[in-house]
Amino acid sequence: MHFRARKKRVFSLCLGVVVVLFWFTTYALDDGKDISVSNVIIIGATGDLAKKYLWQGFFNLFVDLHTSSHHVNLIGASRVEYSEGSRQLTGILQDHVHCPDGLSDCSQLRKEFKQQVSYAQLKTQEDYAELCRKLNEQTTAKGMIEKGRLIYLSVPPFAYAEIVANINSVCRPPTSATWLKVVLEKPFGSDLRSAQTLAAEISKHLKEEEIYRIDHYLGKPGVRNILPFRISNRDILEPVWNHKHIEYVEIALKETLDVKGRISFYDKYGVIRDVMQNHLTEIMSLVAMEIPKDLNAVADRKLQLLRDVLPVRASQTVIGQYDDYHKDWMTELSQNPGNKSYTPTFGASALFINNHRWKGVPFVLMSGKKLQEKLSYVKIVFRNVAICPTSVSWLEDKLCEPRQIIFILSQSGFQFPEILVSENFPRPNLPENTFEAEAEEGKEFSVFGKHVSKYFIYSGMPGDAYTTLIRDCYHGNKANFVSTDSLIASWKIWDSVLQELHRTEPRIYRTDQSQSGWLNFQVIGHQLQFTVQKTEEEDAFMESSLTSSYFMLDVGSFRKQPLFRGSSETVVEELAKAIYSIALEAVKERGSFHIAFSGGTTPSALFSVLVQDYQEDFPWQKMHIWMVDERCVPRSDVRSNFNSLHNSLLKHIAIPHFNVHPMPTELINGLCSFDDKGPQVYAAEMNRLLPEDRLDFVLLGVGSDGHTASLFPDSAGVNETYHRVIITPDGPADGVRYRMSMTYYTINNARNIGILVLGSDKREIIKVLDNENELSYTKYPILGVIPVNGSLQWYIDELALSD
Ligand SMILES: O=C1O[C@H](COP(=O)(O)O)[C@@H](O)[C@H](O)[C@H]1O
Repeated sequence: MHFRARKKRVFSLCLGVVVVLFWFTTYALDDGKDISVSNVIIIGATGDLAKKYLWQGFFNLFVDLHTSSHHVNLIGASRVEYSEGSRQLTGILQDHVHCPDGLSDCSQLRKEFKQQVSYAQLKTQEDYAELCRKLNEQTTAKGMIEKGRLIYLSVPPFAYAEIVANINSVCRPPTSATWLKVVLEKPFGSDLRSAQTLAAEISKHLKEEEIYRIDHYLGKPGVRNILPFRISNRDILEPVWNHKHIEYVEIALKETLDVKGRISFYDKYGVIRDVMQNHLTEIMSLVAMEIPKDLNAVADRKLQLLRDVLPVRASQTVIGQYDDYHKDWMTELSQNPGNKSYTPTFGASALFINNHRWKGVPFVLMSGKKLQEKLSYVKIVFRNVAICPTSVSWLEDKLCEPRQIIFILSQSGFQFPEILVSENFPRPNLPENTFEAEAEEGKEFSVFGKHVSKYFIYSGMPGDAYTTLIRDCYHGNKANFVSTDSLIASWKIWDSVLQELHRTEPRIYRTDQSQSGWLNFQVIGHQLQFTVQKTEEEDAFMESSLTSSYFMLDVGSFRKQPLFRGSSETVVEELAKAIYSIALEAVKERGSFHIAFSGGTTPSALFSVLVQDYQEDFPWQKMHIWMVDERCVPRSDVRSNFNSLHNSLLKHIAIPHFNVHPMPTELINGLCSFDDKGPQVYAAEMNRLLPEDRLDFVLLGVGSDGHTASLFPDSAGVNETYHRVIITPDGPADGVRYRMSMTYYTINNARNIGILVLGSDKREIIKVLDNENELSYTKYPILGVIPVNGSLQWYIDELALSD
């Protein structure tokens, strides 16, 4: 009995254990497995942007996503230590997070949201490791599945490299089933070179699909109308969306605010870098891109469009600076009297797209601070369909009225509808109209010279750009972010004009009535000019600049060789002229013209002149293009010289495919594999094709360390006397191990050599080369360039020459 009782007790105990285990494994664990979590880390969580937009955006995302089976866990992080950081964060959540539109009471949700937010100090790699270890542990302990990890970097770009390196090494989710998305804020570089360097640095640590570069304009409701409008009105628009019907397109971002208080940042950028290269260029791509059948290909079409835009030049641009800027600049940057800033706060450029659809149509991009109104818009102005000689009043004949489509992108309040289409178009497909101003009795108002009743309109929906983009990022809608390729393509459009305009005097403007019309400009052919003449004061300045030879071409000598000096625009034009006449002569004498181009950004200014001013006349069909040097990277890599050459020159000209000679850096065994004998292959190709074994022209540059081609100071390449082409270890740290380069043997044998040096970055090296006679070519490889039986000319702009 006793035994039986014990047996029964043991049995019930076992049963109990089994039941508990069964319950635990069946319900508790399974329950856990059904719960997923998204982890969000905001770095720079107490800064201005986070305060104004990000926390609200993430609260809205939280409201969308947070359920009992999906948790959204948020960590606000910064370099500030824990107690101070979490105090600041609590304050921000308290004061800056409100109910999303459409929800009147969200107190419970706000409470839950605050409970899900914690603070972490992130300074060192250990801090990152610690935080991400905790995230992993929490997920495992709660039996949850981590769906994704979104890390938002609201910090200055100089901090990106270190942060993305930390994310990559210690903060990646533990399995590849969890996605990782890293959001970055602009500026993404300040010119082509810095953008490429930054992009290369980021790409070392993150895959392209993990990088989300934000352009907040792509989240604005007005901007997001453009593509859907084009798509849903394809039938009406497609026949007229081209150069035959569209006269010009205006894309503007006008602001009333000035930059007081942030001049230390703004002065390094100015309006072209701050707004035109990014927001306005992105918007232009939405207006002008081809619409793919498969909407997943939108990003590709956008990129294609950007690559078709011709580089902008100074002659296509006007710039201005608001009058008080100088005063604020002096104070905020503690400048000495007599100094001045050339940074433009207003800019307008006419851009041209080199494709069949848009041939010759100016896309006028403009932006300015401290203007009379805050308004951003796209205005597409159509050519008149007909001239109507028989109409008694032309105003009554709709065919004769001007037609335009306007997208309002951003405005103060709800002044205007978001889409306006002239009523003499067929009725477009627009969401139901709810524009209130129209309904208001007696409300008379015009938009761009026409009463609002003369348009088909769509009023638009309110929406906050950051909320929209945060949602897009979470859901992986990558087309609304800036890819590495399109970033670089966009900088390629703007790089030459930035160089050319460096230290160009902007027109000073006031924004009161007395100056109305002062910033008006006109497009004449491919150029842009202010319509109002300059004041006497400005004329005097121009005159003194001219006598100081800043804009004029001057001929002199540099290291005993001919020198052409002047503004960057002038020297580049002179170089283009020289190349053109040498090309004509070579074709006449030998039937072909062989030129070798160096890489880097400097030649892009030359390419834009060749494309725009010599397009019709240059003997492209007889031209052969060679490369002075190349990085051992795939051709699709932004660091590839061929990639730049292709985008800035080759694709814009009618050169036969077989006349282009990229360096053979990718053959059978990989990048610059010694077994492939790439240098010998290139040398043999030159040997076969070059008349008398000589290039007609070699274009070189000079690095700030004195290197030329890929012949670096004290490297073996400078002493190479036998081979025509070599593989050499890379000089500067741009993440590339090897390069391929022509040697002095090939370069010095050319008939003509031009050395192009632009920009103040080169001032130091030009000073050294100018003042020292006894320099060795091993230390300054540019000095090993001594033509054997040809000529050498220097083309140096005033920025590189002035002290
Ligand atoms: O990115 C920038 O955009 C703003 C204008 O944006 P908005 O949303 O206020 O229209 C501009 O003020 C700022 O300088 C620029 O960096």
